[in-house]
Amino acid sequence: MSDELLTPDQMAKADRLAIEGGPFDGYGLMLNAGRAVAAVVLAHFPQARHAHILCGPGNNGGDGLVAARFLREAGMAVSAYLAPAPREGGEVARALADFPETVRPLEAFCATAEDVVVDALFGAGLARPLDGVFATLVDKARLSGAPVVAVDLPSGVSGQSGAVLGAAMAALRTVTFFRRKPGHLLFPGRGLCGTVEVADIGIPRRVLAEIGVDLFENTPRRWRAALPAPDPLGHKYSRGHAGIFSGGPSATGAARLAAMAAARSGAGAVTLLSPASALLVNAAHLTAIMLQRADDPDHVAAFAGERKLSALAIGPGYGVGEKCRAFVAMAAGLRRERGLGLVLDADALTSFEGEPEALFACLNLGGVEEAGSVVLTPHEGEFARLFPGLGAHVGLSKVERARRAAARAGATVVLKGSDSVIAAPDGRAVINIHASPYLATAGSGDVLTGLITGLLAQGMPGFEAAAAAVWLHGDAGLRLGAGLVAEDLPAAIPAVLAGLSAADESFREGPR
Ligand SMILES: NC(=O)C1=CN([C@@H]2O[C@H](COP(=O)(O)OP(=O)(O)OC[C@H]3O[C@@H](n4cnc5c(N)ncnc54)[C@H](O)[C@@H]3O)[C@@H](O)[C@H]2O)[C@@H](O)CC1
Ligand SMILES: [K+]
Repeated sequence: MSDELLTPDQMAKADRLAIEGGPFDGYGLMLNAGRAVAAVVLAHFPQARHAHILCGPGNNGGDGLVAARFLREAGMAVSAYLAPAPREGGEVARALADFPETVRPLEAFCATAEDVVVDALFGAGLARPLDGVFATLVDKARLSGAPVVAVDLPSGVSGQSGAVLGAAMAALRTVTFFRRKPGHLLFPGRGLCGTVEVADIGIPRRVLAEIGVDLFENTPRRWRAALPAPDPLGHKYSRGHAGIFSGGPSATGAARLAAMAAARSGAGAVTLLSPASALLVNAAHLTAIMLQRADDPDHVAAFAGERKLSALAIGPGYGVGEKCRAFVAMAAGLRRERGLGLVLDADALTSFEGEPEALFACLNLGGVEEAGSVVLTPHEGEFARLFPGLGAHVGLSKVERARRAAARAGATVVLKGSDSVIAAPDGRAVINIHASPYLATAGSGDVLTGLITGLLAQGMPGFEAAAAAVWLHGDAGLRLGAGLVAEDLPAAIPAVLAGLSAADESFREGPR
């Protein structure tokens, strides 16, 4: 499946460009779309007693009317229901004229669990919350127990953001056209789409260049070429040296999880930077990971120079407060002066609650051309603390919120969740769906921080490192499944990386 994602506005432009360039006019595209919907219904619900096609006032409804005609021709018992009369001379009116049976008012819809419902009420043109008869149809469809096939999007789901406007259909399958939309990947929309199929309706690929696609699903295609591979003549320090700050004696586990993940990502050396009070507890648990006392920012800066540290992470289990801010400022200085990569997570983000500008200022101070990449990895709570005005309830899509945050901070932002968004300050963004709900477990985020740090230490640029780490973390979660605990994730990374290499191999060999 292609990984480009188009907003409803970009999709409207794709339709327009396709129609201008031919060979299909608007009605031709609608015929192709309706035919694709009918094919999905016939393939997956051939035993349905009756197909009920709910058609809205726009082109989504037109697709539904075309699907109704093809299903009828294929021998299915069909009822089509239509919103008040479509615009005269338009494509929907043409689809209506070509439907050989009488259509019924939407209010007449009534289905049973043995039937199938085609939801063609609204797609890309959804402009306001569903209410009145449309909200009633959502309830009726759910109560009927019949499977729902959504045309383009489940009605009520915003293609732009995945948000539910008022109420929304819950589909078992969704047939969309040309390319998926952000609303198919972002929750809650993703949870209402069921299985998403993308139908080719004759829109040529070339329109993508003209649209200027800037949002993608997070797939290896986006970062595979930048993933580090060891130099056969290299040594451990030439493979990157990652430093992870540990919290105090009762909060050391998070940093050790991150350190092990950094090592598994391929960094040649990893050092845990520990307060004196936690040296013994850390020493008792470490083998391949090195340990260094770190109570004074100046000493850490000197150590970073002597041992050629190439990336630092601070936050997991570190503790919120003045000391954390001081070490962040020191790390930001090393980033500017020596080009170290920097990952700020958890307590390092919360420490700047109420004064985020202080953080952004120290990240953006002069000399940034030479500076290493910075990646911030907030979950929604940390994000809202660091970016007031961009929290989940502001009415912007998760992609837009992450993009604005990245631009504000001058750093790559990983806005974590079941639909993590990774955004770069220059506007590039990906949505990750390659993950498992079992990853929602204590310590999982610390492992992600470590993976990003390890990849940055090996010289991978910030956006690519963050996107790759989120995918690798997700792949580990998918492989481990039920029962996984955070400790299992670093150990699963060799198999994840081997899987990627195997996929490369089959790609080089081509189809057999
Ligand atoms: N040529 C094209 O543009 C193509 C479009 N296609 C289909 O067309 C759809 C987009 O068509 P449209 O732009 O006409 O949009 P829609 O069919 O999604 O809906 C737009 C209409 O619904 C009304 N509306 C929006 N929200 C409402 C609400 N909550 N309550 C009541 N009325 C509401 C609008 O005023 C407008 O009349 C796509 O989703 C796709 O299914 C396909 O036929 C392929 C070709
Ligand atoms: K729909």
